[in-house]
Amino acid sequence: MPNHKTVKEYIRTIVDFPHEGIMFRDVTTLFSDPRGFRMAIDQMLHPFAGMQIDKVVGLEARGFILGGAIAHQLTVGFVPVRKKGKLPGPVISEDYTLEYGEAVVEIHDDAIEAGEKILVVDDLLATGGTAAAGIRLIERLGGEIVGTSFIVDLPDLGGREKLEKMGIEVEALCAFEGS
Ligand SMILES: O=P(O)(O)OC[C@H]1O[C@H](OP(=O)(O)OP(=O)(O)O)[C@H](O)[C@@H]1O
Ligand SMILES: Nc1ncnc2[nH]cnc12
Repeated sequence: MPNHKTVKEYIRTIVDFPHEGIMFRDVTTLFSDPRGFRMAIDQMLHPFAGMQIDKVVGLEARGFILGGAIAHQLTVGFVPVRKKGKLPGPVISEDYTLEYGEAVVEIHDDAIEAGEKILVVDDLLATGGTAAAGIRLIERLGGEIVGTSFIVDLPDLGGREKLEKMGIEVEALCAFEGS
């Protein structure tokens, strides 16, 4: 019997991780299935078919898994946006707000050339703070954002509105209401 599971059906929910009250949307169950992983990569790329993309930027950590596969599929370079202190070369940094407190992300200052067309990928869009900080880094280097591509959108947390207000295209394969 053929398997007709959707991308959303491959995603596992872990209740109360990492804190009580959080419904953690775990994409490792999607990544570990060959059909699910291939379907996710193909669907993430679909809205951008035919568009010029010079580099893919992945947001730490699960965005690296997706971004590597997408860059390979497009035969373009991959650039990581990492949490503070992880990249070895000269970096530029951006602060962003988490649900509780602050964090910092960084990019190598020579990773993107002015005018390059950039696709930003991550597994999940919540408040949009991480993606917005990544976008600011790319734009400071002169990169032009083609769009953003996520597997999961948590619409109650407002990330899509935040990015769209910045003029950024947001694509997501599925949504979980009630965050
Ligand atoms: O839209 P936001 O509110 O910024 O949240 C989304 C981010 O949160 C998760 O990563 P997390 O910060 O847990 O880091 P990790 O992937 O390194 O575990 C997720 O993978 C996104 O990167
Ligand atoms: N509910 C959630 N599941 C997985 N990653 C997240 N990042 C922020 N909120 C999340």
